Amino acid sequence: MAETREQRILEFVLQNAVRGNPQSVLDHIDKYCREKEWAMNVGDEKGLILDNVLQETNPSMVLELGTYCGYSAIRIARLLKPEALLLTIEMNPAHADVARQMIEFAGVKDKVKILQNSTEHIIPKLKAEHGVEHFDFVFIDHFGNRYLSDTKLLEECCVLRKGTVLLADNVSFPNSADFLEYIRTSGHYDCTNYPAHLEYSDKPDAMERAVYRRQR
Ligand SMILES: O=C(NCCCCCn1ccnc1)c1cc(-c2ccc(F)cc2)cc(O)c1O
Ligand SMILES: [Mg+2]
Repeated sequence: MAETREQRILEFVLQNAVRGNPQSVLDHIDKYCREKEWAMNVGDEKGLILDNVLQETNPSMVLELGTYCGYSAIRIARLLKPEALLLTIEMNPAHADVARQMIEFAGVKDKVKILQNSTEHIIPKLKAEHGVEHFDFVFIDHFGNRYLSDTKLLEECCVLRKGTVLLADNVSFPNSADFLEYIRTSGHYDCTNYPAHLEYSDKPDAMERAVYRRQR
């Protein structure tokens, strides 16, 4: 029996899902986390909202804050066009290690680059060290109390452009209230709220789309 929940999820996928098939990996993570052990993947209901907003955007460069086991990275990567790339930031080394194996098993490792450090450490280095010009799409799914500071950091580091789409998970929870207030009142974003439920649960949750207006 693997010692951490994340390792048990990975083990279930490696033993039951179809290698190289991203949908099979997503379905097995959802099955395990619904039937055996809850985990904080974006899940199937909110995952469909992510799919739809992502496909409307048709991005070339995507950033994710909070990789966890790689569920949303696989969800995003499976929909990216041939030359498109996803950079995903995870500060927890054990989670990053599980995600790396999950992403590789799903067959999408050529489209995903995992950066293992804190967001505030990496975001200022994206242009100089990772050749980023701008992101077309940013999925925000890390600590709610960092959503606002990291959004402002992305603005200051000039990696957003007019039309960049931010999509934030878990905005129904109190710890992202300052972020919601800012994107809805700053005048720099056009916002849309998507009511949903917490992954694998009937508790209310929501996602918020924020399209960056200011010329960069
Ligand atoms: O904490 C979450 N995510 C951040 C994980 C750590 C990010 C680490 N990191 C990566 C980069 N920089 C920092 C999260 C929590 C919950 C939740 C909801 C209800 C509940 F009762 C328990 C938990 C649901 C989610 O959907 C979540 O995403
Ligand atoms: Mg989340």
